[in-house]
Amino acid sequence: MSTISYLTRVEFGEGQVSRLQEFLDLLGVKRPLLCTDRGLVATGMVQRIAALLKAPPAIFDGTPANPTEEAVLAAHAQYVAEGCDGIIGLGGGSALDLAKGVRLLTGHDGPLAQYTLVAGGLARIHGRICPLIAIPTTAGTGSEVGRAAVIITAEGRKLGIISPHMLPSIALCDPELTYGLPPGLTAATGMDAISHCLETFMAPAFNPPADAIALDGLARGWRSIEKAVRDGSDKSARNDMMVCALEGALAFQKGLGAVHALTHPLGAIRQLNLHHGTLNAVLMPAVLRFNRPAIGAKWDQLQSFFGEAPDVAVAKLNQRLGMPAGLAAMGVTEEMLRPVAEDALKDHCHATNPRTPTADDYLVIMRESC
Ligand SMILES: NC(=O)c1ccc[n+]([C@@H]2O[C@H](COP(=O)([O-])OP(=O)(O)OC[C@H]3O[C@@H](n4cnc5c(N)ncnc54)[C@H](O)[C@@H]3O)[C@@H](O)[C@H]2O)c1
Ligand SMILES: [Fe+2]
Repeated sequence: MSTISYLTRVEFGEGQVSRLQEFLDLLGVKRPLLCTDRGLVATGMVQRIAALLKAPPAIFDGTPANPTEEAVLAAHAQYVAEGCDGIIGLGGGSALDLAKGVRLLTGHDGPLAQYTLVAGGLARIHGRICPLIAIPTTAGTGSEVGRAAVIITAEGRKLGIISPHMLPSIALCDPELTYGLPPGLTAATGMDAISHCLETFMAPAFNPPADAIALDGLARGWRSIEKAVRDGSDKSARNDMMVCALEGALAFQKGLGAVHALTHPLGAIRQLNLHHGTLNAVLMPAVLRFNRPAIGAKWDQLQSFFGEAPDVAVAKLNQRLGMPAGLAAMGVTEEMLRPVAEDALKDHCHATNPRTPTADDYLVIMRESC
Protein backbone atom coordinates (compact mmCIF):
# COMPACT_ATOMS: atom_id res chain seq x y z
CA MET A 1 0.00 0.00 0.00
CA SER A 2 1.00 3.63 -0.20
CA THR A 3 1.77 6.41 2.21
CA ILE A 4 -0.43 9.35 1.26
CA SER A 5 0.19 12.73 2.87
CA TYR A 6 -0.48 16.44 2.33
CA LEU A 7 1.39 18.69 4.70
CA THR A 8 2.14 22.25 3.61
CA ARG A 9 0.20 25.29 4.82
CA VAL A 10 -0.72 27.23 1.67
CA GLU A 11 -2.09 30.78 1.55
CA PHE A 12 -3.46 31.25 -1.95
CA GLY A 13 -4.87 34.29 -3.73
CA GLU A 14 -4.20 37.70 -5.15
CA GLY A 15 -2.50 39.99 -2.69
CA GLN A 16 -1.38 37.21 -0.30
CA VAL A 17 2.23 38.36 -0.55
CA SER A 18 1.32 41.51 1.39
CA ARG A 19 0.93 39.24 4.45
CA LEU A 20 4.61 38.25 4.43
CA GLN A 21 5.51 40.09 7.65
CA GLU A 22 2.57 38.42 9.44
CA PHE A 23 3.94 35.00 8.57
CA LEU A 24 7.52 35.86 9.49
CA ASP A 25 6.17 36.94 12.90
CA LEU A 26 4.18 33.73 13.18
CA LEU A 27 7.32 31.70 12.56
CA GLY A 28 9.40 33.89 14.90
CA VAL A 29 11.78 35.02 12.15
CA LYS A 30 13.45 38.35 12.91
CA ARG A 31 16.23 38.47 10.31
CA PRO A 32 15.33 36.62 7.09
CA LEU A 33 17.62 35.88 4.16
CA LEU A 34 15.62 36.46 0.98
CA CYS A 35 16.89 34.12 -1.76
CA THR A 36 16.09 35.16 -5.31
CA ASP A 37 17.72 35.78 -8.70
CA ARG A 38 18.91 38.83 -10.62
CA GLY A 39 16.15 38.55 -13.22
CA LEU A 40 13.58 39.22 -10.51
CA VAL A 41 15.63 42.05 -9.04
CA ALA A 42 15.58 43.63 -12.52
CA THR A 43 11.76 43.51 -12.57
CA GLY A 44 11.61 45.56 -9.33
CA MET A 45 9.58 42.83 -7.60
CA VAL A 46 12.26 41.97 -5.04
CA GLN A 47 12.53 45.56 -3.83
CA ARG A 48 8.71 45.87 -3.69
CA ILE A 49 8.40 42.77 -1.54
CA ALA A 50 11.39 43.65 0.65
CA ALA A 51 9.68 47.00 1.32
CA LEU A 52 6.71 45.16 2.85
CA LEU A 53 8.85 44.14 5.82
CA LYS A 54 9.46 46.02 9.07
CA ALA A 55 13.21 45.91 8.46
CA PRO A 56 15.11 45.35 5.19
CA PRO A 57 15.96 41.64 4.77
CA ALA A 58 19.36 40.29 3.77
CA ILE A 59 19.16 39.53 0.04
CA PHE A 60 20.97 36.82 -1.94
CA ASP A 61 20.29 37.31 -5.66
CA GLY A 62 22.91 34.97 -7.14
CA THR A 63 20.63 31.99 -7.97
CA PRO A 64 21.65 30.48 -11.34
CA ALA A 65 19.03 29.16 -13.80
CA ASN A 66 19.75 25.60 -12.67
CA PRO A 67 20.81 26.03 -9.01
CA THR A 68 24.27 24.80 -8.05
CA GLU A 69 25.83 23.67 -4.78
CA GLU A 70 28.32 26.50 -5.21
CA ALA A 71 25.50 29.07 -5.14
CA VAL A 72 23.85 27.32 -2.18
CA LEU A 73 27.14 27.57 -0.25
CA ALA A 74 27.52 31.26 -1.12
CA ALA A 75 23.98 31.99 0.07
CA HIS A 76 24.52 29.97 3.25
CA ALA A 77 27.73 31.90 3.98
CA GLN A 78 25.69 35.10 3.70
CA TYR A 79 22.98 33.63 6.00
CA VAL A 80 25.65 33.00 8.66
CA ALA A 81 27.54 36.29 8.14
CA GLU A 82 24.37 38.37 8.40
CA GLY A 83 23.04 36.55 11.49
CA CYS A 84 19.87 35.32 9.77
CA ASP A 85 17.28 33.11 11.47
CA GLY A 86 14.94 32.21 8.63
CA ILE A 87 14.65 32.13 4.83
CA ILE A 88 12.31 33.54 2.22
CA GLY A 89 12.51 31.88 -1.20
CA LEU A 90 11.18 34.28 -3.85
CA GLY A 91 11.19 33.31 -7.50
CA GLY A 92 10.78 30.38 -9.82
CA GLY A 93 11.81 26.83 -8.99
CA SER A 94 15.48 27.75 -9.13
CA ALA A 95 15.29 30.32 -6.33
CA LEU A 96 12.94 28.15 -4.29
CA ASP A 97 15.17 25.08 -4.61
CA LEU A 98 18.26 27.12 -3.76
CA ALA A 99 16.44 28.44 -0.67
CA LYS A 100 15.60 24.86 0.34
CA GLY A 101 19.26 23.89 -0.06
CA VAL A 102 20.40 26.80 2.14
CA ARG A 103 17.81 25.89 4.73
CA LEU A 104 19.07 22.29 4.78
CA LEU A 105 22.57 23.57 5.56
CA THR A 106 21.25 25.50 8.57
CA GLY A 107 20.99 22.13 10.31
CA HIS A 108 23.25 19.76 8.34
CA ASP A 109 26.90 19.80 7.31
CA GLY A 110 27.81 19.67 3.59
CA PRO A 111 28.50 18.41 1.02
CA LEU A 112 25.02 18.15 -0.47
CA ALA A 113 25.60 14.88 -2.36
CA GLN A 114 25.07 12.84 0.84
CA TYR A 115 21.48 14.15 1.13
CA THR A 116 20.34 13.23 -2.38
CA LEU A 117 17.67 10.57 -2.59
CA VAL A 118 19.86 8.32 -4.73
CA ALA A 119 22.59 8.40 -2.03
CA GLY A 120 20.13 7.44 0.73
CA GLY A 121 19.81 11.03 1.91
CA LEU A 122 16.22 10.65 3.10
CA ALA A 123 17.44 9.01 6.32
CA ARG A 124 20.01 11.77 6.96
CA ILE A 125 17.64 14.74 6.73
CA HIS A 126 16.05 15.90 9.99
CA GLY A 127 13.74 18.77 10.89
CA ARG A 128 16.13 20.86 13.02
CA ILE A 129 16.41 23.56 10.36
CA CYS A 130 15.25 27.16 10.11
CA PRO A 131 11.78 28.23 8.89
CA LEU A 132 11.22 28.79 5.17
CA ILE A 133 8.51 30.81 3.44
CA ALA A 134 8.24 29.99 -0.27
CA ILE A 135 6.79 32.60 -2.66
CA PRO A 136 6.57 31.35 -6.26
CA THR A 137 6.74 33.87 -9.10
CA THR A 138 6.37 31.31 -11.89
CA ALA A 139 3.53 28.80 -12.20
CA GLY A 140 5.52 25.70 -12.98
CA THR A 141 7.61 23.68 -10.56
CA GLY A 142 5.28 23.70 -7.56
CA SER A 143 8.43 23.64 -5.44
CA GLU A 144 6.52 25.77 -2.90
CA VAL A 145 4.61 22.64 -1.84
CA GLY A 146 7.13 20.00 -2.91
CA ARG A 147 9.47 18.03 -0.71
CA ALA A 148 12.31 18.20 -3.25
CA ALA A 149 15.16 20.56 -4.00
CA VAL A 150 16.81 19.80 -7.32
CA ILE A 151 20.40 21.02 -7.28
CA ILE A 152 23.53 20.51 -9.37
CA THR A 153 25.92 19.07 -6.77
CA ALA A 154 29.66 19.75 -6.69
CA GLU A 155 30.15 16.59 -8.84
CA GLY A 156 28.10 18.17 -11.64
CA ARG A 157 24.99 15.98 -11.40
CA LYS A 158 21.53 17.51 -11.05
CA LEU A 159 19.95 15.52 -8.24
CA GLY A 160 16.89 15.59 -6.03
CA ILE A 161 17.23 16.10 -2.28
CA ILE A 162 13.93 14.80 -1.02
CA SER A 163 12.35 14.63 2.41
CA PRO A 164 9.14 15.81 4.09
CA HIS A 165 11.47 18.05 6.15
CA MET A 166 12.29 19.94 2.93
CA LEU A 167 8.68 21.17 2.65
CA PRO A 168 8.48 24.93 3.14
CA SER A 169 6.94 26.02 6.44
CA ILE A 170 4.44 28.19 4.56
CA ALA A 171 3.74 28.75 0.85
CA LEU A 172 2.43 32.18 -0.16
CA CYS A 173 0.89 31.65 -3.60
CA ASP A 174 -0.07 34.97 -5.11
CA PRO A 175 -0.98 34.73 -8.82
CA GLU A 176 -0.46 38.50 -9.17
CA LEU A 177 3.29 37.87 -8.99
CA THR A 178 3.09 36.00 -12.31
CA TYR A 179 1.26 38.72 -14.30
CA GLY A 180 4.57 40.09 -15.57
CA LEU A 181 6.07 36.71 -16.48
CA PRO A 182 6.89 36.99 -20.22
CA PRO A 183 5.01 34.74 -22.71
CA GLY A 184 7.97 32.42 -23.41
CA LEU A 185 8.56 31.72 -19.72
CA THR A 186 4.82 31.41 -19.08
CA ALA A 187 4.67 28.68 -21.72
CA ALA A 188 7.83 26.88 -20.57
CA THR A 189 7.02 26.93 -16.84
CA GLY A 190 3.39 26.06 -17.56
CA MET A 191 4.51 22.99 -19.52
CA ASP A 192 6.55 21.93 -16.48
CA ALA A 193 3.39 22.06 -14.36
CA ILE A 194 1.38 20.17 -16.99
CA SER A 195 4.15 17.58 -17.27
CA HIS A 196 4.05 17.01 -13.49
CA CYS A 197 0.30 16.34 -13.66
CA LEU A 198 0.68 13.99 -16.63
CA GLU A 199 3.76 12.12 -15.40
CA THR A 200 2.54 11.57 -11.89
CA PHE A 201 -0.88 10.47 -13.14
CA MET A 202 0.94 7.76 -15.14
CA ALA A 203 3.20 6.74 -12.22
CA PRO A 204 2.17 3.32 -10.92
CA ALA A 205 1.87 3.93 -7.12
CA PHE A 206 -1.58 3.44 -5.60
CA ASN A 207 -2.63 6.97 -4.69
CA PRO A 208 -6.14 7.85 -5.92
CA PRO A 209 -6.19 11.29 -4.20
CA ALA A 210 -2.96 12.23 -6.01
CA ASP A 211 -4.40 11.00 -9.34
CA ALA A 212 -7.52 13.12 -8.83
CA ILE A 213 -5.44 16.17 -7.96
CA ALA A 214 -3.21 15.60 -10.99
CA LEU A 215 -6.23 15.40 -13.31
CA ASP A 216 -7.69 18.61 -11.89
CA GLY A 217 -4.33 20.33 -12.37
CA LEU A 218 -4.12 19.00 -15.92
CA ALA A 219 -7.61 20.29 -16.77
CA ARG A 220 -6.80 23.77 -15.43
CA GLY A 221 -3.41 23.93 -17.13
CA TRP A 222 -4.76 22.66 -20.42
CA ARG A 223 -7.63 25.17 -20.59
CA SER A 224 -5.52 28.14 -19.47
CA ILE A 225 -1.92 27.88 -20.64
CA GLU A 226 -2.55 29.47 -24.03
CA LYS A 227 -4.72 32.22 -22.51
CA ALA A 228 -1.97 33.06 -19.99
CA VAL A 229 0.62 33.14 -22.78
CA ARG A 230 -1.55 35.41 -24.98
CA ASP A 231 -2.58 37.79 -22.21
CA GLY A 232 -0.41 37.79 -19.08
CA SER A 233 -2.96 39.88 -17.20
CA ASP A 234 -5.78 37.33 -17.68
CA LYS A 235 -6.49 36.80 -13.98
CA SER A 236 -8.49 33.64 -14.30
CA ALA A 237 -5.85 32.01 -16.53
CA ARG A 238 -3.03 33.05 -14.20
CA ASN A 239 -5.00 31.69 -11.27
CA ASP A 240 -5.54 28.37 -13.05
CA MET A 241 -1.85 28.09 -13.91
CA MET A 242 -0.79 28.67 -10.31
CA VAL A 243 -3.25 26.02 -9.13
CA CYS A 244 -1.98 23.66 -11.86
CA ALA A 245 1.58 24.12 -10.57
CA LEU A 246 0.49 23.62 -6.97
CA GLU A 247 -1.56 20.52 -7.77
CA GLY A 248 1.16 19.00 -9.94
CA ALA A 249 3.58 19.14 -7.04
CA LEU A 250 1.05 18.00 -4.43
CA ALA A 251 0.36 15.00 -6.63
CA PHE A 252 3.93 14.08 -7.56
CA GLN A 253 4.58 12.58 -4.15
CA LYS A 254 3.65 9.50 -6.25
CA GLY A 255 6.85 10.08 -8.21
CA LEU A 256 7.45 11.39 -11.72
CA GLY A 257 8.92 9.43 -14.61
CA ALA A 258 11.07 9.23 -17.72
CA VAL A 259 10.54 12.85 -18.76
CA HIS A 260 12.06 14.13 -15.52
CA ALA A 261 14.67 11.35 -15.37
CA LEU A 262 15.95 12.82 -18.66
CA THR A 263 15.46 16.51 -18.02
CA HIS A 264 17.52 16.44 -14.82
CA PRO A 265 20.76 15.33 -16.56
CA LEU A 266 19.93 17.47 -19.62
CA GLY A 267 19.52 20.46 -17.30
CA ALA A 268 22.93 19.73 -15.77
CA ILE A 269 24.76 20.36 -19.07
CA ARG A 270 26.37 23.61 -17.98
CA GLN A 271 27.29 24.96 -21.42
CA LEU A 272 23.64 24.77 -22.56
CA ASN A 273 21.84 25.82 -19.35
CA LEU A 274 18.52 24.61 -20.75
CA HIS A 275 15.17 25.49 -19.21
CA HIS A 276 13.63 22.56 -17.35
CA GLY A 277 10.03 23.13 -18.46
CA THR A 278 10.98 23.54 -22.11
CA LEU A 279 12.86 20.25 -21.99
CA ASN A 280 9.85 18.52 -20.41
CA ALA A 281 7.55 19.84 -23.13
CA VAL A 282 9.83 18.59 -25.90
CA LEU A 283 10.27 15.11 -24.39
CA MET A 284 6.67 14.51 -23.31
CA PRO A 285 5.20 13.21 -26.62
CA ALA A 286 7.85 10.49 -27.03
CA VAL A 287 7.56 9.44 -23.37
CA LEU A 288 3.77 9.21 -23.67
CA ARG A 289 4.22 6.88 -26.68
CA PHE A 290 6.81 4.82 -24.78
CA ASN A 291 4.52 4.49 -21.73
CA ARG A 292 1.40 3.56 -23.66
CA PRO A 293 1.74 -0.26 -23.38
CA ALA A 294 2.14 0.01 -19.60
CA ILE A 295 -0.64 2.40 -18.64
CA GLY A 296 -3.72 0.61 -19.98
CA ALA A 297 -6.93 2.39 -18.99
CA LYS A 298 -5.07 5.57 -18.09
CA TRP A 299 -4.16 6.04 -21.76
CA ASP A 300 -7.86 5.81 -22.64
CA GLN A 301 -8.73 8.25 -19.86
CA LEU A 302 -6.18 10.75 -21.19
CA GLN A 303 -7.33 10.18 -24.76
CA SER A 304 -10.92 10.94 -23.83
CA PHE A 305 -9.77 14.08 -21.98
CA PHE A 306 -7.70 15.33 -24.94
CA GLY A 307 -10.13 14.16 -27.63
CA GLU A 308 -7.19 12.59 -29.50
CA ALA A 309 -4.06 10.56 -28.80
CA PRO A 310 -2.28 12.22 -25.81
CA ASP A 311 1.13 12.36 -27.55
CA VAL A 312 -0.42 14.07 -30.57
CA ALA A 313 -2.32 16.55 -28.38
CA VAL A 314 0.84 17.52 -26.45
CA ALA A 315 2.90 17.83 -29.65
CA LYS A 316 0.26 20.14 -31.14
CA LEU A 317 0.15 22.25 -27.98
CA ASN A 318 3.95 22.56 -28.04
CA GLN A 319 3.71 23.85 -31.57
CA ARG A 320 0.99 26.38 -30.75
CA LEU A 321 3.05 27.60 -27.79
CA GLY A 322 6.13 28.04 -29.96
CA MET A 323 8.21 25.47 -28.08
CA PRO A 324 11.49 24.51 -29.81
CA ALA A 325 11.07 21.94 -32.59
CA GLY A 326 13.24 19.46 -30.69
CA LEU A 327 16.35 18.84 -28.59
CA ALA A 328 18.64 19.52 -31.56
CA ALA A 329 17.16 23.00 -31.94
CA MET A 330 18.05 23.56 -28.27
CA GLY A 331 21.71 22.74 -28.90
CA VAL A 332 21.71 19.11 -27.71
CA THR A 333 24.08 17.05 -29.86
CA GLU A 334 24.23 13.30 -30.57
CA GLU A 335 27.42 12.95 -28.43
CA MET A 336 25.60 14.29 -25.39
CA LEU A 337 22.86 11.64 -25.52
CA ARG A 338 24.65 8.52 -24.21
CA PRO A 339 25.89 10.11 -20.93
CA VAL A 340 22.44 11.61 -20.39
CA ALA A 341 20.82 8.19 -20.93
CA GLU A 342 23.25 6.64 -18.39
CA ASP A 343 22.51 9.37 -15.83
CA ALA A 344 18.76 9.03 -16.39
CA LEU A 345 19.00 5.40 -15.20
CA LYS A 346 20.35 6.73 -11.88
CA ASP A 347 17.83 9.54 -11.49
CA HIS A 348 15.23 9.26 -8.70
CA CYS A 349 12.39 9.65 -11.25
CA HIS A 350 13.52 6.61 -13.26
CA ALA A 351 12.07 4.03 -10.85
CA THR A 352 8.57 5.53 -10.88
CA ASN A 353 8.03 5.51 -14.64
CA PRO A 354 5.24 3.02 -15.45
CA ARG A 355 7.47 1.16 -17.93
CA THR A 356 11.14 0.78 -17.00
CA PRO A 357 13.36 2.22 -19.74
CA THR A 358 16.82 0.85 -20.54
CA ALA A 359 19.63 3.19 -21.58
CA ASP A 360 18.77 2.32 -25.19
CA ASP A 361 15.12 3.19 -24.61
CA TYR A 362 16.20 6.58 -23.27
CA LEU A 363 18.31 7.06 -26.40
CA VAL A 364 15.34 6.25 -28.62
CA ILE A 365 13.11 8.67 -26.67
CA MET A 366 15.70 11.46 -27.03
CA ARG A 367 16.31 10.77 -30.74
CA GLU A 368 12.56 10.83 -31.36
CA SER A 369 12.53 14.19 -29.56
CA CYS A 370 15.33 15.70 -31.62
N1 LIG B 1 11.62 21.21 -6.46
C1 LIG B 1 10.91 20.62 -7.38
O1 LIG B 1 10.11 19.76 -7.07
C2 LIG B 1 11.08 20.99 -8.81
C3 LIG B 1 10.16 20.54 -9.76
C4 LIG B 1 10.35 20.90 -11.08
C5 LIG B 1 11.42 21.72 -11.42
N2 LIG B 1 12.30 22.14 -10.47
C6 LIG B 1 13.45 23.00 -10.80
O2 LIG B 1 13.06 24.35 -10.91
C7 LIG B 1 13.92 25.02 -11.83
C8 LIG B 1 13.12 25.75 -12.88
O3 LIG B 1 12.30 26.70 -12.27
P1 LIG B 1 11.37 27.69 -13.13
O4 LIG B 1 10.88 26.97 -14.31
O5 LIG B 1 10.36 28.24 -12.22
O6 LIG B 1 12.36 28.79 -13.68
P2 LIG B 1 13.54 29.62 -12.97
O7 LIG B 1 13.32 29.70 -11.50
O8 LIG B 1 14.83 29.07 -13.44
O9 LIG B 1 13.31 31.07 -13.58
C9 LIG B 1 13.48 31.29 -14.96
C10 LIG B 1 13.60 32.78 -15.24
O10 LIG B 1 12.35 33.41 -14.98
C11 LIG B 1 12.56 34.65 -14.33
N3 LIG B 1 11.33 34.96 -13.60
C12 LIG B 1 10.78 34.24 -12.60
N4 LIG B 1 9.63 34.79 -12.21
C13 LIG B 1 9.43 35.89 -12.97
C14 LIG B 1 8.41 36.88 -13.04
N5 LIG B 1 7.32 36.80 -12.27
N6 LIG B 1 8.56 37.88 -13.94
C15 LIG B 1 9.62 37.92 -14.77
N7 LIG B 1 10.63 37.01 -14.75
C16 LIG B 1 10.53 36.00 -13.86
C17 LIG B 1 13.77 34.42 -13.47
O11 LIG B 1 14.42 35.62 -13.17
C18 LIG B 1 14.61 33.51 -14.37
O12 LIG B 1 15.42 34.29 -15.20
C19 LIG B 1 14.82 23.96 -12.43
O13 LIG B 1 16.07 23.98 -11.78
C20 LIG B 1 14.08 22.67 -12.12
O14 LIG B 1 14.92 21.55 -12.04
C21 LIG B 1 12.12 21.80 -9.19
FE1 LIG C 1 9.54 19.56 -13.28
